Amino acid sequence: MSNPIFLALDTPTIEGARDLAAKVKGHIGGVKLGLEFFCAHGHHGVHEIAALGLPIFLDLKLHDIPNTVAGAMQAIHVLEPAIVTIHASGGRAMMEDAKAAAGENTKVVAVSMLTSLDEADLAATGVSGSAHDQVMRLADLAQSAGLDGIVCSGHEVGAVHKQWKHGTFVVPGLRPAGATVGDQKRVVTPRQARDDGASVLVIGRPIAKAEDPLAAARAIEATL
Ligand SMILES: O=c1ccn([C@@H]2O[C@H](COP(=O)(O)O)[C@@H](O)[C@H]2O)c(=O)[nH]1
Repeated sequence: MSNPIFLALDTPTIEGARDLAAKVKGHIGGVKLGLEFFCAHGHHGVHEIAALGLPIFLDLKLHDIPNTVAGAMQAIHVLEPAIVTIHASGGRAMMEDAKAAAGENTKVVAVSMLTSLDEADLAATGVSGSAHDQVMRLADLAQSAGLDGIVCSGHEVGAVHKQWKHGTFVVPGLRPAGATVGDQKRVVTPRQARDDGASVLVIGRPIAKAEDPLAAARAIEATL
């Protein structure tokens, strides 16, 4: 079994991202570059981190009209990311066009309901019903649009996995027992997410902000 941990490199500096990834390299399966890093360093930054030889997950959460998202996918094609995110709430046509524009070795996965949201947040955006129902609805849409998988919390991954047998199930919002939760609201432990069917475990601050990131990565890996 390959290591499912993708370390979120949420930092504005290339050196910071490279140093952290290099430090824990033997204990993660890949790295995730998100908006903070990509907005600061774009393609150049991705090339710098890719030189470490780890799979790259570009968490850009694209969400726009289909033509614009397809254009963005074409623009990042050359970076050959292993995984790219788009928002499922962008709709079926947007997801279909994004998938068609992606490289054949890139998995396109749809963000369902951000792990920083709870049901009160959902209601405030005009969506009634439970987080579970919202995630299942968007997972259905993403699957029928031909995407490779979904991003959801560990609270829903078991149910999504039952419905979508061979997808890629990306789970952020992970916290080892007793760790600071911060802005995340739908949280489980890495082990729980893994047991419920997650294929990619996204972990940022529990490793990045630890006093000893290498020890933190090792300890999380040991729980899996
Ligand atoms: O629903 C989502 C989608 C993406 N993320 C991203 O995952 C990491 C989590 O970082 P932590 O420090 O472990 O909380 C971060 O890069 C988010 O942009 C998410 O948290 N939830």
